[in-house]
Amino acid sequence: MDAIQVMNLTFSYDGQNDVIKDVSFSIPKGSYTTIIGHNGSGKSTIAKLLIGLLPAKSGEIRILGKTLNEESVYELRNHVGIVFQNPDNQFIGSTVADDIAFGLENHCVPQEEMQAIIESSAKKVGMMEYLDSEPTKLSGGQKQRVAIAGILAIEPEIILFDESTSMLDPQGKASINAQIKQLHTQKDRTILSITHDMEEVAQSDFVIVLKDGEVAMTGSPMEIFAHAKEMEEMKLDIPFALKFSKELIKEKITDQPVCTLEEVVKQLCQLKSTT
Ligand SMILES: Nc1ncnc2c1ncn2[C@@H]1O[C@H](COP(=O)(O)OP(=O)(O)OP(=O)(O)O)[C@@H](O)[C@H]1O
Repeated sequence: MDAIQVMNLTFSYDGQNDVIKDVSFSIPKGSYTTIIGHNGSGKSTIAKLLIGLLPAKSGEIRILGKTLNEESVYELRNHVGIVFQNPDNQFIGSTVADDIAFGLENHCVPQEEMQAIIESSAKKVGMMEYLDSEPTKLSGGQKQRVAIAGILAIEPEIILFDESTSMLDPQGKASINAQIKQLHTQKDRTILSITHDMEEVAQSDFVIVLKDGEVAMTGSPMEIFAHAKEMEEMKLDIPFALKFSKELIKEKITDQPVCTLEEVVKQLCQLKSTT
């Protein structure tokens, strides 16, 4: 079954100019999909449509097979967790621990299990020593970490990340991406991540490229990155590992392009063992 189905979705903020234009895509359950696109291509608008924060002008969204509408929206939100780029409006608790606890209470997690879950999710995002801090007094990156901890604690079936690691330093980003990947592989959660981070895109199963409110391309990361000209026209980069891999091919060291560092290392290790 598909976790998310978007069919001929159109949306306009002012009732006249469509910023999402007849968009259709399906996201299989348990997959890790990334959405990329230039600034203003409609990525965040799609995220808001998917959780019913904005009403579609036409078209249909199905979450876990159920049509998203005014009646189903609250029930469906129990299955979908979202972390926004700017989590300021998402905090409810007066401390980091309270905030994570609030999500757990909403999901009816027994009181006696809460403390352990709060601590383990805060630890995963490197925020253990901030459990008693006020979320509003944290830095942008720390706020993003707390918002992600809230999601890691609940582990909803579908998780939407809207540029939710954009304020993290490179190491923080890599470590959170590893946590997200783990949630996907070990817990079989469906991940949909809006991102500018091409290293993250390389790690995903499937990529949707938006251009001016339309789906410009879909495919595996390698299929998308193969469209170098279109990517450049949309001002989208390719991952460092793929650039490196292309240099290795130019130097006739390897012959297959790959887009993650792990794959480059694997190729080089295989070469070493055969020489
Ligand atoms: N609240 C709003 N009111 C009116 N227009 C809006 C609003 N929010 C976004 N837009 C417009 O809708 C279009 C899509 O914006 P959106 O924020 O979805 O793009 P995005 O791909 O997420 O961009 P970015 O990468 O810069 O975050 C843009 O043309 C933007 O100007």
